[in-house]
Amino acid sequence: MEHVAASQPGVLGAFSPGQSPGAAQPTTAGPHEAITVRGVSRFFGTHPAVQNLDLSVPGGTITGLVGPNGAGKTTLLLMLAALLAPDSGTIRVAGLDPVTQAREVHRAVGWMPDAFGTWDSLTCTEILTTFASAQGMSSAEATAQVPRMLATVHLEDMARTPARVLSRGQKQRLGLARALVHSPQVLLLDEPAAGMDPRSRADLRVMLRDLTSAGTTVLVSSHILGELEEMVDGIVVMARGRAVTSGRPQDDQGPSPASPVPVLRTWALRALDHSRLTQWARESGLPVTAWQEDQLRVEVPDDAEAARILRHALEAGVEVVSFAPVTGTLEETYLAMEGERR
Ligand SMILES: Nc1ncnc2c1ncn2[C@@H]1O[C@H](COP(=O)(O)OP(=O)(O)OP(=O)(O)O)[C@@H](O)[C@H]1O
Repeated sequence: MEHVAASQPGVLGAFSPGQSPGAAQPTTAGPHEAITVRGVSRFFGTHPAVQNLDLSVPGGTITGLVGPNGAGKTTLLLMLAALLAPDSGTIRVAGLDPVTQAREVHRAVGWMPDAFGTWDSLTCTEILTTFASAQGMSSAEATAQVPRMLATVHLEDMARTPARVLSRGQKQRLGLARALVHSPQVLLLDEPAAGMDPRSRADLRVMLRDLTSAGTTVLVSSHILGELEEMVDGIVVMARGRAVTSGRPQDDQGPSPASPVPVLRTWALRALDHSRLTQWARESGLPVTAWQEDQLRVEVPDDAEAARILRHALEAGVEVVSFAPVTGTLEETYLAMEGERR
């Protein structure tokens, strides 16, 4: 559980997290909760795909939705996107009710399914233009916006190419452009990176971070935990239709809205002179979580804080050899949380 932990106040002034402008604050509800789910259930026949689920996602953050196959992630995303009605409970997305305000929700939400069905004979431009006008954009707006979106997902060279010619990864990128074409407030992505090449995945990470800096809220389901780790502010683990929080499922007793568990990245720092590093870490009050051989490990909420720590170390005369995020800890945490529930 080293990697995912409650955010702690900075130790000594130099290491106070959360000071960078625009940095997402996943531990507390942001300026608004962009997604709230209360007591939601959805059955398929007698099978409960989602059971009495509570969830709150703060605005302007990226939340990862993880869980084993059949946990109910897609069912939840479909309900949030106003594409599937819950059997019970209430949902608000961008302040809207998907049950009674489906049309408004469709405009406020960008939805990217895991497999994006396209009209094979239409070109990429035609497909995006059709979605743009379905979202109420004028033809002039769509004409300006569609090439921008194709450029964003690096499909500008395929603007006139029929969808049937696209590879799987290119189709995924077109699906992302479709989800973004109307500048939604909330973005729901179901396995967005599946089929994408490494460059496109890296672009996706940067794009999502830019969008959240501008206020968009992102809920993204993925089984690729290493990738989520680099992308999300917090995670929600689902198992058997319920949210699993802090290793425990919600019980049926009452409202305990599951907030995303914040993801604090662990960074490893190594220096030329180990004893100087130890002394500096002690004197500065750096919140060291572990020493591993000659490296110290520290939890860092965001890149701005990492930059502050590095600057502080260099100014203190520590000859830093390497300072980089440790990967793989989200997977360890997930397996620990989810393993008990299978
Ligand atoms: N249309 C449907 N009809 C019947 N059962 C369904 C339907 N859609 C989903 N289910 C069932 O509901 C449960 C949850 O499915 P869901 O697709 O939401 O899971 P998931 O967490 O997205 O899984 P995965 O990680 O494999 O995509 C599963 O047991 C699934 O079989």
